[in-house]
Amino acid sequence: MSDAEVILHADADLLAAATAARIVTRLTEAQAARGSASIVLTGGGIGTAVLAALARTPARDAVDWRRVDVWWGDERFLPTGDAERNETGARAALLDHIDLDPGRVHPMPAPDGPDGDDPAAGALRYAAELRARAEAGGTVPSFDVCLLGVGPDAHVASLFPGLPAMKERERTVVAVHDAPKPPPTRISLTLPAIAAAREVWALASGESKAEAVGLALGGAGEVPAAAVRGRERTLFLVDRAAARDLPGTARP
Ligand SMILES: O=C(O)[C@H](O)[C@@H](O)[C@H](O)[C@H](O)COP(=O)(O)O
Repeated sequence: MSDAEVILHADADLLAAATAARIVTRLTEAQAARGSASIVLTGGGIGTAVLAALARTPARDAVDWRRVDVWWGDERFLPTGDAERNETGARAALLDHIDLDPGRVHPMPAPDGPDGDDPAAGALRYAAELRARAEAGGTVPSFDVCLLGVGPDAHVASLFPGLPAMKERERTVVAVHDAPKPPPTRISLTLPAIAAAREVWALASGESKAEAVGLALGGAGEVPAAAVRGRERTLFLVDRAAARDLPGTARP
């Protein structure tokens, strides 16, 4: 597992634009090396702002989007098309503006899907979809990049401090109930699934994330954002406001 590296940005807009450019580089390098690429999207403010920035940059067309697999790190368990679904936000910000192969876009199940209002069944279905596209013997694909927005309580995806999903070490996808961030019912990748990613990029912007980023990088807190690592690289892409509490050793 890779050590966390902090990359500081002056403000949220620059963080979003620079991360969008970093995604272009990452996906084009993956396609040059392996013929295709895979990315795990996150919801929330900075995660969606990154996608919007990516949609705006001409460099986006350097990526052959037909050869990109799009996954989600978590999803609010709401009906398809609900404005609060991470998928809905991602489609509006980016996915509807690029030429993706629909068969390679993998939204997490919704209560109006084949399993009905059963997030646990939806989690099993998504785990099976991941396994079907994993490398031989694996349970999830080796995602080229897994984006994770960091919450003010240092949650990532829908792995919240103190909730059972944070402790899951076997399953790759689980249902989440009673999430402190509405809506309460979600589906989420677990830490083992996130750890399959070649690179994990934790995104944090604003003062409200400073304590979480400090905990995640300060080595003290047993918080979800402290536990995420990529196989090859782990980046904390933050703006100055979110970096306020970084211990001296970690502050660039
Ligand atoms: O479903 C969600 O809400 C997200 O997947 C969640 O993990 C988000 O990334 C963080 O809560 C940060 O969100 P903000 O950037 O809006 O603070």
